Amino acid sequence: MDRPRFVIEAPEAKAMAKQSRQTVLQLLPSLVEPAKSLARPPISRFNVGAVGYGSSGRIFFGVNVEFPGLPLHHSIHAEQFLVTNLSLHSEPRLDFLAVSSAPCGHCRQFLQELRAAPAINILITDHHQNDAVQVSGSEIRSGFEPLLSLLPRRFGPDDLLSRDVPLLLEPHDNGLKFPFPIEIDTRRNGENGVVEEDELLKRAALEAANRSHAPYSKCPSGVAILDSDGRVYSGSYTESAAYNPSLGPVQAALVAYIATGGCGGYEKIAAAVLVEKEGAVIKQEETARLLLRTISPRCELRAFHCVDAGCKKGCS
Ligand SMILES: O=c1ccn([C@H]2C[C@H](O)[C@@H](CO)O2)c(=O)[nH]1
Ligand SMILES: [Zn+2]
Repeated sequence: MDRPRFVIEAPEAKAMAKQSRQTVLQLLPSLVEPAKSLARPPISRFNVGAVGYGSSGRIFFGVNVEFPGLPLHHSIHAEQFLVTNLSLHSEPRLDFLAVSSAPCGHCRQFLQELRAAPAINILITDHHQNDAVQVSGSEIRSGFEPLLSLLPRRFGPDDLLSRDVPLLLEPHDNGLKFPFPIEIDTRRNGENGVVEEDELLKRAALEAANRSHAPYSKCPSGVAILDSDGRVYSGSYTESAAYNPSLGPVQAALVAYIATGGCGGYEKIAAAVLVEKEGAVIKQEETARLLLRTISPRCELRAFHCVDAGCKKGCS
């Protein structure tokens, strides 16, 4: 079986559109159903699919993910998954978004972390459950509407940050460093000096922490996970100006695991590393432990606390 794909490269997106005699934008809604089929909602059984068109011409998928045995707020919404997927692939901008059901308030808020968020164009494919259809059906059916019309009078980054602080999808370097050099355990390395999985995990988690969007708490963090095939996936903690829609670093690493790792179950996650800031005002460690222990009881999480070696860009 082909592994599910969460990114369509620009030339392929163009070729698909050409084949169906459409523009790429017209193609987006037809990809919502395939995206929906990749969702993991064992609690609600309500699949949500989000399909985004980035400024590079690539198409990205997002799906909702739920975790039985944990409070509902650990869930990942399809729109959050989508934005995390863009970030993972260093996509500079989200211009258009087609989504299966109306984005909830939490997602409308989460999207505010993107520069020029009010101008993101959104199309909701599931008309029947959309109140607005009764009011102005033709307008919605005809296509995309700006996020501004879904969330007027927004509360967002502008309320809390100065304009020179990087927003989500813009380059971040939080300047975290391990307080000690990473020790490479030569005994456990391969004969040709291949760096141990252990060190790869730590480095991946540190890099993810340095890309983390945490301008409100100034406590960036990142998680790297290792699966039983020896593959490493990492994700960066992402804050929202409204705090609660923030997405934790384990969730972000799980987005990478689902989006780039194929269809494996969480029990394949064997080890994880969390990097966060020493003495920080907010902490991820206990929540990360709880989430990982619930989805993969065998997984060992190690936490490393880093010093702030002078933020270069991102946590001013
Ligand atoms: O904007 C939304 C609204 C809901 N959901 C998901 C969350 C949960 O998994 C399920 C039911 O709320 O749908 C999304 O992904 N996006
Ligand atoms: Zn939502």
